[in-house]
Amino acid sequence: MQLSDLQAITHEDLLITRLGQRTVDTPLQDLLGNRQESVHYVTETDRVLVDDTLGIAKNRVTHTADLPAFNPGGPRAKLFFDPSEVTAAIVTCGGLCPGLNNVIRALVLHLKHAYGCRDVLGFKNGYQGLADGSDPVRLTPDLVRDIHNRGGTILGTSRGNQDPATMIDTLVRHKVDMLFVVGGDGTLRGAARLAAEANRRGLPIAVVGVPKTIDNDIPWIDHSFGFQTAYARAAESITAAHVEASSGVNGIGLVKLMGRHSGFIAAHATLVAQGVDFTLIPEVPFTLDGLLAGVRKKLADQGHAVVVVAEGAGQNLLPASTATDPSGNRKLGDVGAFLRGALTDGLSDLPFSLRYIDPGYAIRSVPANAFDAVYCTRLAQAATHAAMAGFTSMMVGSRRGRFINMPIKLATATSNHVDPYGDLWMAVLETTGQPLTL
Ligand SMILES: Nc1ncnc2c1ncn2[C@@H]1O[C@H](COP(=O)(O)OP(=O)(O)O)[C@@H](O)[C@H]1O
Ligand SMILES: O=P(O)(O)OC[C@H]1O[C@](O)(COP(=O)(O)O)[C@@H](O)[C@@H]1O
Ligand SMILES: [Mg+2]
Repeated sequence: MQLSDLQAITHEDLLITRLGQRTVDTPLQDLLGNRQESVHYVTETDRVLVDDTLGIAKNRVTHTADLPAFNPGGPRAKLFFDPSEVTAAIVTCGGLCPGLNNVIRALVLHLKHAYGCRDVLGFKNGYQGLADGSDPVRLTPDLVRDIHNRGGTILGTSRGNQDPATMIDTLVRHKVDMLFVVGGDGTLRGAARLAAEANRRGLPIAVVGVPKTIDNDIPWIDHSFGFQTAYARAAESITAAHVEASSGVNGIGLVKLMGRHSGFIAAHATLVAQGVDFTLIPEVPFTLDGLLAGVRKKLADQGHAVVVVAEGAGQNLLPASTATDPSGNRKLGDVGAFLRGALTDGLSDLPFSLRYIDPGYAIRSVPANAFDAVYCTRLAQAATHAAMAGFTSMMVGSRRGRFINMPIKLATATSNHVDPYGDLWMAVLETTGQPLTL
């Protein structure tokens, strides 16, 4: 997120689409009755400020009459839907991510137990299950009881475009009132098209997103769910590489981590594991000569070197490709294999041993850790509250620790990247000791 993104935001960007008037009393009245405004809770009429520094906020006041702010997440006293008549549905899309089953479980339990919804359906295999005529599964509290301890998604997932009109036909056929889409940037773009198609037909179907991705590339929110679990697992591979490298003669540990266009996993895993000498991310270009000289110096100074590379880093050094995956995401060149070859060739005058570790899918197929488990539950509850209120084409998330409702349009307008001039990258540079540019 750049300052220019913040400055470009308008009040219009922050407005949540509503299906209609809210006239139904919430069944959560007992829970809500005694709540008082505090630093932990704002009522639905309050707003969560976009900015968090006085300088930026003041600057904005000179330009606008009001401070731009997000619609706060949380339960509403009056609902658009009558929960006892609601059929809800869930779909999980895109790459796997720790916590998918936690979100499914929390959605089902919250919808059924807190709100007393009639039915919760699960469409199988991502958007494909909304388009291929297959029957959804009926999700009951019994069915989802133990799923939060497992990685993956019990609903299955997929990549690949589907026709929004066909998917809306499916929702209509199954009398779905609200659809929870659990996915990343691509999924959210698909969700916006679904909401637009429902709106075009005058159908009161709420489409609410829950931000999933290990890459943490969804903007405006503190982080997506699953990200922390993924980088914790990635750090274990770095530690292994460090042990191997520091136990060999001129040992080099090379670790490739996921992260297509955003280097958050590599940056955070570096800070967790420590002992990394060079962290390479998509946002910060490097040269092969710079890296080779750096590794050579580390071997001379300390007898080993550890390099962590995000999969999207150094793509300019690899043959260009226009190939895409079924969702339209560009297929990347294998920077890990490239660096393994380049280090082996470039240091051939030295005795050294190179150990290459690519944990690959292992970092995203694990169950959610404690932190993500809490976040998944709270996101699912926030999503349920939002859908019941009749909000649509929106995503839930936490921003500076507060839950917010955000238009999908805003969530997909930009991407979250490691800021090469920001605190996180500075912390990485301070930890690795690598030069500003390689
Ligand atoms: N621009 C888009 N419009 C509509 N659907 C999209 C768009 N981009 C991706 N999708 C669909 O969303 C689903 C997940 O997208 P993908 O990019 O694979 O994962 P993620 O949601 O994790 O980014 C796929 O079924 C894909 O076809
Ligand atoms: O091989 P797959 O399953 O297509 O996914 C690989 C990609 O999925 C990710 O793990 C996450 O991407 P999404 O959040 O877009 O699904 C990337 O880090 C990685 O490049
Ligand atoms: Mg994506």
